[in-house]
Amino acid sequence: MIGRLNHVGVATPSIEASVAMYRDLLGATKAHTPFDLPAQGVRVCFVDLPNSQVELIEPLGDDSPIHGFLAKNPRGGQHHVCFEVDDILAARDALRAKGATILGTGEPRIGAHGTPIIFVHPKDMGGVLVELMETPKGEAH
Ligand SMILES: C[C@@H](C(=O)O)C(=O)SCCNC(=O)CCNC(=O)[C@H](O)C(C)(C)COP(=O)(O)OP(=O)(O)OC[C@H]1O[C@@H](n2cnc3c(N)ncnc32)[C@H](O)[C@@H]1OP(=O)(O)O
Ligand SMILES: [Co+2]
Repeated sequence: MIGRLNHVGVATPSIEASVAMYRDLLGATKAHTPFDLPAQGVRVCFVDLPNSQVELIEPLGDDSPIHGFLAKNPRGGQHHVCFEVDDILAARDALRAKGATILGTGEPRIGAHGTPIIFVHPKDMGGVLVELMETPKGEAH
């Protein structure tokens, strides 16, 4: 089921400051323009790496799912990892059949790459919050 690592999610109180840090400390040269994703309660900025992306996320709105995380980690921190899957509903159903908890309603929502995503509870994944996203069409691997 598990496919490519799509991105590593990093929560931050300031996308602008984080972009500068990845640029100045690590030489990351390609940061995309940040954009709001109200459906997920976050503002997003992708930093491109040769083989993957860092997804910087800042809280958006009062109901942002990352408010609690930033309250515990005020300077930000690694928040989730995102793996691609071919079929999001098949992946969800297989995980549920094995007893894993899918967060929220379990109905996939459209993520930052425009394809459906779900989240698996960290308690079922060794303490790591895991996002699964359907591989964009035409990019099957
Ligand atoms: C843009 C989009 C995209 O890529 O397309 C995104 O990524 S959006 C990325 C943002 N969206 C999401 O994260 C949506 C899914 N997330 C959620 O539903 C929530 O954030 C939860 C993961 C359930 C956490 O909820 P809440 O903040 O209320 O935390 P809580 O204090 O009740 O925590 C419950 C337990 O989970 C742990 N916990 C909380 N956040 C965690 C994280 N990021 N990584 C690992 N563990 C985490 C807590 O330490 C706690 O463990 P103990 O019980 O052991 O103390
Ligand atoms: Co993500």
